[in-house]
Amino acid sequence: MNSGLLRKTLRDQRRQLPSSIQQHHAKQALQHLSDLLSQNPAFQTPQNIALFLAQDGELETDTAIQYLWQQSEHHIYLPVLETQPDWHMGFARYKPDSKMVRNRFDIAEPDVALNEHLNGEQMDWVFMPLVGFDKQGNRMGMGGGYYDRSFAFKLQNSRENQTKLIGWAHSFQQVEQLPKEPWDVPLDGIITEQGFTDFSLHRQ
Ligand SMILES: Nc1nc2c(c(=O)[nH]1)N(C=O)[C@@H](CNc1ccc(C(=O)N[C@@H](CCC(=O)O)C(=O)O)cc1)CN2
Ligand SMILES: Nc1ncnc2c1ncn2[C@@H]1O[C@H](COP(=O)(O)OP(=O)(O)OP(=O)(O)O)[C@@H](O)[C@H]1O
Repeated sequence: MNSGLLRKTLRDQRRQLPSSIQQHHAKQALQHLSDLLSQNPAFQTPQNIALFLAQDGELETDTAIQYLWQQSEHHIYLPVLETQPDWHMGFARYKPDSKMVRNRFDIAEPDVALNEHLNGEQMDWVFMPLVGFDKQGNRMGMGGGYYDRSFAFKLQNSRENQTKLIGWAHSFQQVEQLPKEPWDVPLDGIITEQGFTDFSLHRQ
């Protein structure tokens, strides 16, 4: 299957998920997230955590965001689309009382001035939306290249930087193998309703 058709097939499947199953998955995924925060020594306590607002059948993030807001040691961020110097994402602080605006894809973003946006390197953990993933941690997104451009620094100095990229998805979004492009930034781990997988253990 070519990657355009694979993307469409996976998106159709994601969108058709009944909301009862969606909610069940989100609840289980949150349990794995809270276990990861309390147990995993390889993943130090993150201060800055980026999530996203789910759309189009993506694994819900609302309850996870509510949970993290209650843990006062974390600051929560959402991606905001920026166009200079290229099309990439900045990250804006997200609080319960944030004023929101809709971006070009009709996804809500915090209405925060450009000079207050942080960049990807300033995030400790980033939960990533995705269309598909494989067991090596390769990710297929919506095809805009936003995450790849925003985290391209990971391909240069992966040993020094601390930013952990963690997929947040339904387990049925896993496929046997995704084609790997030179610009693709792999995931360090993934959380699905079935648990947390640490890809960095299996990679040089
Ligand atoms: N929830 C969520 N937020 C996210 C992403 C995402 O994948 N999920 N992104 C990850 O990169 C960025 C936005 N990237 C996107 C890239 C393409 C389309 C897209 O093709 N959407 C429509 C077309 C809508 C239009 O053109 O107006 C589509 O459903 O076909 C959407 C988001 C930032 N925020
Ligand atoms: N680091 C980069 N520098 C220049 N162009 C890039 C870079 N990363 C991605 N691109 C461009 O973005 C396009 C889309 O990439 P890709 O299909 O991997 O996106 P995606 O990861 O599925 O999307 P998204 O991250 O928005 O969910 C590619 O065709 C490529 O031209």
